[in-house]
Amino acid sequence: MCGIIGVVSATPVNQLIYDALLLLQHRGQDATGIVTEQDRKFFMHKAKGMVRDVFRTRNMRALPGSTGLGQVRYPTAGDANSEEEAQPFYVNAPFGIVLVHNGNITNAKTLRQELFNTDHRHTNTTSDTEVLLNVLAHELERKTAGQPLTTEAIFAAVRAVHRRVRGSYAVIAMIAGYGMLAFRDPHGIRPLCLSQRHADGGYMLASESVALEGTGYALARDIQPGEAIFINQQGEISQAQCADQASLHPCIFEYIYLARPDSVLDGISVYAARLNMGETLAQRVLSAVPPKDIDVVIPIPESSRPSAMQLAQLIGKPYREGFVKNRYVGRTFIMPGQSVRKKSVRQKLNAIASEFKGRNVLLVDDSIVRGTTSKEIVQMAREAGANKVYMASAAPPVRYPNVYGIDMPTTAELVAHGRSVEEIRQLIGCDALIYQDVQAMKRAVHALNPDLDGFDASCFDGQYITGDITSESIMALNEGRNPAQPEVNGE
Ligand SMILES: N[C@@H]1O[C@H](COP(=O)(O)O)[C@@H](O)[C@H]1O
Ligand SMILES: N[C@@H](CCC(=O)O)C(=O)O
Ligand SMILES: O=P(O)(O)OP(=O)(O)O
Ligand SMILES: [Mg+2]
Repeated sequence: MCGIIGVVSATPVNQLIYDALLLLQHRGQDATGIVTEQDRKFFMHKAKGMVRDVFRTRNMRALPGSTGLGQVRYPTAGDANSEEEAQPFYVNAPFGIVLVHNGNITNAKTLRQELFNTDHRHTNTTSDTEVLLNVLAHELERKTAGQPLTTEAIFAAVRAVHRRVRGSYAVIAMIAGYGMLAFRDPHGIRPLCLSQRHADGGYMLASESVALEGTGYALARDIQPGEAIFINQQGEISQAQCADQASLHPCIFEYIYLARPDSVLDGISVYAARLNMGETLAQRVLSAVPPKDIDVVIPIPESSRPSAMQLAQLIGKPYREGFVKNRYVGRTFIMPGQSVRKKSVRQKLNAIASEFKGRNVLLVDDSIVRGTTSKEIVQMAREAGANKVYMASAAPPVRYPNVYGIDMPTTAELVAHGRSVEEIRQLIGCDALIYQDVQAMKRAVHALNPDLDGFDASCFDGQYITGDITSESIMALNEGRNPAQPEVNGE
């Protein structure tokens, strides 16, 4: 999962892209980059680190031009430590193309071989994004065949990309001297939205609506699954459906955890989705623990707050802030490597002892994945003097690896894999453990936009929406990952 931005404007875009990236920082903390274009020349700065650290004044000054792209990276393929694999990626032919990508290409290994053997293209990293860019470049080359670029040729190239590439991809690219291209995979797994035309005639594309709103742009619509948009340098926009078969199945984990609650993705408010999940979770809590045995409901900040709040109201118990989050520590789940994630939970959260002392507390988190957070916070609640510690998760047990851009690639690391809820409860050390139900979760979110065809909820139900995922392909995807996987759960 990453955050991506694209802007076509009439005025310089460097500061605007920086501001938009800051609003997407929660989608990726490992690396960031911006590329701008002026007079057919690209200017790029990318490095490992957060937005505020990577772009100094001198770097910003070196990003002229009124069109540009930006990315914040949460690595899900290749080498998380490599500066080279930070985005944007660049190829010099045809025309010169730069590209940013959110998602995960599941047939990258096969495509890399095809690129070398048949297309005679060289890739120099283990990044799946570099593979995707080279497939696009190759198809653009074929569709133009030495002629000037037309919108029809661009859409034909995207059509060919959809036929060759598997997995999840929300993409924004710039073609030097021509304009900006954006497209979304045929299932719309990762989000991408388009702004209304700005007063200066420009447009912004972004992973989440919060990036538009926060920079003075208004949300127009989501890019449809399989659809491509091209905005030329005059600000004229064209669009086409480029997938043979498209269906809208966004990743449900966006609503559970990944996206900001103030974003609206595919017509669904993330905040409203979290409230609804809290509502259905409340019913499960009531059937598992008698209400008289619960004194307070305490969220695990940040992402669980709306669900916990709604749950507390429905079971008629006070909602209290028992853990304070250190605002200077980033999101722990998207940090690379288990040891840093484990250490960061204690750095990030501290208990207010008076909220726990002698009470029966119901802790609510948005999800339990490796069990890193819940194990620590149950212990912290006990250390703070809690009487009984119950734990509820607004998402169902995560039992299957994710291959579409959430970094949980192996079953071995998932606390719920191969364990019953009772076994997980013992491992986490709480007095009762209540999980959301898979169908109830889907219904709760779907109710907010019945036009959706469904969700990719593969990490909960093992149904991979692209239909081509096997245990062998999952193993192949993990080859060459750095930090190396698997990391064993519950330890
Ligand atoms: N997904 C996010 O990371 C935590 C659960 O993961 P884990 O600590 O069980 O791996 C939760 O706090 C949630 O916000
Ligand atoms: N797979 C790409 C994009 C990350 C993502 O969006 O999941 C990378 O690792 O850089
Ligand atoms: O819940 P959050 O958003 O605070 O993130 P994390 O749990 O990954 O620290
Ligand atoms: Mg959390």
